[in-house]
Amino acid sequence: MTTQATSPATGQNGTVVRSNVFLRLLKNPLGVTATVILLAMLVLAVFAPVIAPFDQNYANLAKPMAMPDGVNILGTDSAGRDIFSRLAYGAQLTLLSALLCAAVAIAIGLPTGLIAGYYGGFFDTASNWVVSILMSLPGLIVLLTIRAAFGPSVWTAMIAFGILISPSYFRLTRSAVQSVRNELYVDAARVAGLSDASIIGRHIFSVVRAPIIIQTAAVCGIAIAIQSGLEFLGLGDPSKATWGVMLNDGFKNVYLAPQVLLWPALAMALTIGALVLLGNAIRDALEDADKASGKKAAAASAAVIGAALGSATSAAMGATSGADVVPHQAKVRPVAKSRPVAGTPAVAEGTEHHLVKVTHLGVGYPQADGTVKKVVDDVSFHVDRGEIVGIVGESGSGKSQTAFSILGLLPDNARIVAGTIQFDGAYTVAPADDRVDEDRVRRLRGKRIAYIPQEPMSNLDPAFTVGYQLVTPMVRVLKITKAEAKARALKLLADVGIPNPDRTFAAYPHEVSGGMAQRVLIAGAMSCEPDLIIADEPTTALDVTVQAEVLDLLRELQGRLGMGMVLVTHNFGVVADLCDRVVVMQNGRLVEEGPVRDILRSPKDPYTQMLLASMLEGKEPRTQLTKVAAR
Ligand SMILES: Nc1ncnc2c1ncn2[C@@H]1O[C@H](COP(=O)(O)OP(=O)(O)OP(=O)(O)O)[C@@H](O)[C@H]1O
Repeated sequence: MTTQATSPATGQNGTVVRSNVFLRLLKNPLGVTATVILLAMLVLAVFAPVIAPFDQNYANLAKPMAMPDGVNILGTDSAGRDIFSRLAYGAQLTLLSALLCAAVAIAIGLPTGLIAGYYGGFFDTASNWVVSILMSLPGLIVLLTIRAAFGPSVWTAMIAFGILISPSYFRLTRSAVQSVRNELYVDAARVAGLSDASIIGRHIFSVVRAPIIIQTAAVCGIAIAIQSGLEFLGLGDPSKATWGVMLNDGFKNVYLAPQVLLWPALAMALTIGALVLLGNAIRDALEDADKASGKKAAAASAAVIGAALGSATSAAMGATSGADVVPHQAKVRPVAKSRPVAGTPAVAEGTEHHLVKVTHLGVGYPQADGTVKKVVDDVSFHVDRGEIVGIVGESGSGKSQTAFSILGLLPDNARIVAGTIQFDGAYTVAPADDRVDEDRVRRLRGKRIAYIPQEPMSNLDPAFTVGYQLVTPMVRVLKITKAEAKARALKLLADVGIPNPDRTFAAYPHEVSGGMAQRVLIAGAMSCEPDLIIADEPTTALDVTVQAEVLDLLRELQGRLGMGMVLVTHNFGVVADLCDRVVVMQNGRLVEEGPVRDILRSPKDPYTQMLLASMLEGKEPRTQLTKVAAR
């Protein structure tokens, strides 16, 4: 969010999108007031030794509780110490200890919240237990106990308070992460081969950054209040000038010299108030930035649509035609043979040459009553290099579950109940495995197996530019420099028919149209020169004319690069147009498999006949396929 909001970017329509959160903050009078007060306190704290005319503990016993004059501009306290000097030194201690408290709370709450939210499972359960225990502790009593055990150190008290308040960061982070961890762009990053640490650092952390900043403003205010409260009760270190200690001294003499109480109270009230106001102002600035970027997105889309309707269309589409496509460089990476992982059995002899071989695959989900619901049952097919295999079937027939089994992206609760999957001569699901082995598939995903998803927009992270999302996987996977990756990304964008690659490279996802976003994802899938591409209904989210262009593009790229492709679709027209062989699925089972030409000419299974009949022109449209008995 913040990245998006603070980084200027060139939009698809050529305009510069500028949504600077800091500038918005400065336009808000409350934000300006809060910033000025906090800066003043900071200057007072940092330059205390220079600004303060006296040492914090220098006492002029002849001048107790004096009113302000030329020497002591805010007067003196009960021991004749200069109030202004003590306020300045107090600002140092008070602000530093509040920052220490926030730092401790963040250091504990943020990483644990990120891990618990992202991975869930045992760590989530265990950390929730610890958090519940911490939250049930009576904070003040714990602090009093710590004070009794370790003495009146403000640092110890603030470290302890930081630990006690860390659950607020944990919960904030955990819930923010949970809300995005299943977003398609996070899956897309996983498929692109990024490690969990990179995904958390780049895609997830950006979501929690803004709430953490706002929370920290509030926590610093609370820490100052708690710390001063303890010192006001006389539990602080009287040898250190903090605002709480000063408050305590002033309160004892409130009837004799109320001004002694006034100054530390004013400093505290102003600082805490400014922190709360700053938090609110940041939140408002971020919300305004969101609204602004939304408007700009709409404007950009309108401009793109306008351009698409105009003469720009022919230029854009011309780029995809054979003559205009920049020839893709020949595959530089030699085809790496997958090595069987130690402890994994060798694949059946004579099957090693298949790029992918799925054998009697069964996928199921355990149910509450102890049974397992099979969603893929006894499915076998193979894909060779250079061929496109379509998986076709009505909604819910198990196409995506089959594709996700190859990608290793099944949900945690899914089980492989039967069969095997092998990729390039090595098992990714070996006999007797009940899950896809994440380690085995992780080494392939993004490098040798790429994925083109259904919904282009949801698969691009809104917080990063298109260019960044193309360059990062290439730098990691191909071990090339950023400059090389950028040059490659620009070429890929041109290859997939994007008319102005430089502009699209610098644009955020909301600044490109759906068709462009799908081309970007295709460019991303091609970028690491995979051996296999799995395209899951790659044209479903696009309008009809763009669908045809994207299919043309896929066919052209696949032919040129000689990859294997699995195309998941419910549309036999797409299969007829693009595929060499087809696998027909119904209710999780494979009903028919073979060369597209044969199946189109003489479909043997009644379900295939029904599917084909439903797409033939001149017939009454049919919306249901229920006439064929479920198997
Ligand atoms: N997490 C899950 N838990 C239980 N059942 C699931 C889960 N995910 C999918 N299924 C079931 O698996 C079956 C096959 O789903 P799948 O997504 O593979 O269908 P599909 O053929 O790809 O359909 P569509 O074209 O609509 O995407 C469906 O009945 C679905 O309800």
